[in-house]
Formats: sequence, structure tokens, C-alpha cells
Amino acid sequence: MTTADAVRAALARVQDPEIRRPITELDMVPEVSVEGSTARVALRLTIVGCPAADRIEQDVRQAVLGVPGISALELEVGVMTPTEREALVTRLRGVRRMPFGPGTLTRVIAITSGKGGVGKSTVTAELAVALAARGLTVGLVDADVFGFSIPGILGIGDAKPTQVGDMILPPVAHGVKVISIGMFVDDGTPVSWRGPLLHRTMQQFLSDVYFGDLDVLLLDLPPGTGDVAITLGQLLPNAEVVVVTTPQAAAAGVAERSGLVARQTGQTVIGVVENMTGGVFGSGGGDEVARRLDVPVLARIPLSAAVTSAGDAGAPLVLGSAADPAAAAVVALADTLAARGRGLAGRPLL
Ligand SMILES: Nc1ncnc2c1ncn2[C@@H]1O[C@H](COP(=O)(O)OP(=O)(O)OP(=O)(O)O)[C@@H](O)[C@H]1O
Repeated sequence: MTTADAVRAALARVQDPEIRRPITELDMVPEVSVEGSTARVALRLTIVGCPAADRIEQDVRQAVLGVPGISALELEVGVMTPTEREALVTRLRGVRRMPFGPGTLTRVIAITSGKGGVGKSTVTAELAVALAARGLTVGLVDADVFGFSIPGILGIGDAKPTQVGDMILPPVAHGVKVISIGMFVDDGTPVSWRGPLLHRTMQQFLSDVYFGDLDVLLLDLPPGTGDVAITLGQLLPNAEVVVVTTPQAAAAGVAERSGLVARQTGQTVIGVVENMTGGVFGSGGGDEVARRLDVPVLARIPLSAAVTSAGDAGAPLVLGSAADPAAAAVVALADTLAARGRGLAGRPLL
């Protein structure tokens, strides 16, 4: 390693105290050279009158003069051009911390199903409202890009998010902060986006939408094991996953697969919800999926005409008709999930 390399390595240990990243990664050090025992370093501060300037300068001096063979430092301090600053901001935005990724204090629960029409979105929306009614701060991401039905079920079908700068403020329905692709398409037609666009959209939903501090973030995934499930698996390996299925045994195989995909990404499948229990089309589906995934059945939500009318009216059943057996089952599910507490993610369940 040359002495100049050693100086660069020393500078890489100096952090910008505000941005909290090494100054070398922030393009703040455009030039380093060594002549004899004198180091020459150019330092570009992000803004004129940078409040951290003195501190950075001091840290740079200490780091450089600590390099063996260096006894003097010629430091040229300047300020980034607007173009350089813009490039830096863009780059920082790209690496902005995912607030709901590993290490988050928010419980992230993804709701998935093997196939469409099992009532996954309805269960997710009702569950979100039930959790909020318990006093929890709840966010809901409608990631079901092909059938974004959450806004309708929650009665905010026409709501549009407010944009402040590059921050998106989610509409609130019945105490739940909601964001949905449906809020970004005009004609309501199903979205036929492919992988990369979906990936970016999901990333944006999780980083640019300002949810604030949440106790629980629910995600309504599209049915099956497609791009969105895989993307969210990568972005949120810490998520817990609940698989919704109907009582029909025939649905068990596909429901199991969506649970297995989640597990492959490191997510923890915490249980199964059997929806539309008590109908004429069979029984045992929930138990079968739970057995295959080796997780408990967390709830059985009965088939109830009131569920459909509540969804159609945009008025959650758990608020309007709490005595309805389906509403009671959702409230019990909220209790069960809340009682499990945080910190199950990553831990194998017995
Ligand atoms: N427990 C229930 N009893 C009666 N009807 C129900 C029940 N759960 C859901 N439904 C109804 O079933 C239909 C499908 O529900 P929903 O849209 O939630 O399904 P989904 O699994 O999210 O479908 P997709 O993933 O295709 O959007 C809706 O009309 C909904 O009102």
C-alpha cells in the first residue's frame, strides 16, 4: 500500500456526522496526493456554512496525520457545486434505509394466499381496522397490484395520497394509514406491470410513503408466488406471514406453496387463516395447509353475507357489526396476533 492509499484508507474512516457515512463514500474527497511526508487533501463540504465543517476538518486532520510517514497536511476546503450536491442527494435517496426492513420496531405482517378470491383482501382490511381499534398504530400496504381492492373495502375508493416534496402521505381510513397502487392509476384497470417496475413501486411504497412510527404494518400480497411476493421477501425478510385459505381441501396445495416461497426468503410463516368456513364447498382446508406448513390455524372466519355487504359499502364489519360471527372471528384474530407480541420473526415456531 502506498502512503497515498494509506491516507485514503484513513479518510474512509472519517464520517460526515450528519449523514453518518464515510466522507469518501459521499464524494467529499475529490483529491488525495502525497509528496514526501506532506499529504494534500481536497475536501468538498456539502453546503456553504456546513454546521459540521469544523468537526469534519478536525477529524480529517487527525486521521491523515495519524498515517505513518505523514507529518504535514495541506487541506483545501471547498463546497460542492449544485450538480455535485444533487448527484449526492440522488445517491443517498437510493440507499435510504428501508424503515420496515430488518431491525425495525414495527411488526410487519404479510397476508398471502395461494389463489385469488379466498377473501385475503377483505380479511387484511378488516384485520387492520380491528388492530387500529385496539389502539395500535397501523399501516396497510395494498401490494395486490392486480386486484387492488383495499381502498374500496375501506371506503376510500377515490382517495389520493398527498405529495410533499418526494414524500407521499397515505390517506387514513378508520384509523389505518393506507397506500395502494389503485391510488396511482386513473382508470382503475388492473396493472400489468412487470418485475422491475413492481420492484421499484414496492420499494417506493416502503421508503417514500411516510407512515411515521407504526406498531404494525400489514401487507396485502397478490395471490400466488409471483414477482411481488419475491420482491417483498427480499425487502422484508423480517416479515411474518399469514396464509389465507378457504376450507376446500383442493386449495391447500397452492396455499402451501405461497407459504413456502415466503419461507425461502427468510420470512416466518406464523399461521393460517381459514376464511369462508362453514360453507357448502368442503372443509378441512385450513387444517390441511397448517399441517403442511407446520404452523397453527390462527382463525376460522365464517362465511357471512354481512362480510360482502360491508366490503361493498366500504364500512368495515368489525366496527359496524361487531356481533357478527365473522367480525368476532377477525377481532379474535387481532387479539391473537397482538398477544403473540413482537419478536417472533426469525425464530422457529414450535
Ligand atoms: N368470510 C366471508 N364471507 C362471505 N364473503 C366473503 C368472506 N370473505 C370474503 N368474502 C367476499 O369474497 C369476495 C372476494 O374477497 P376478496 O376480494 O377479499 O378476495 P381476495 O382473496 O383478496 O381476492 P384477490 O386476491 O383476487 O383480490 C368479496 O366479494 C368478499 O366480500
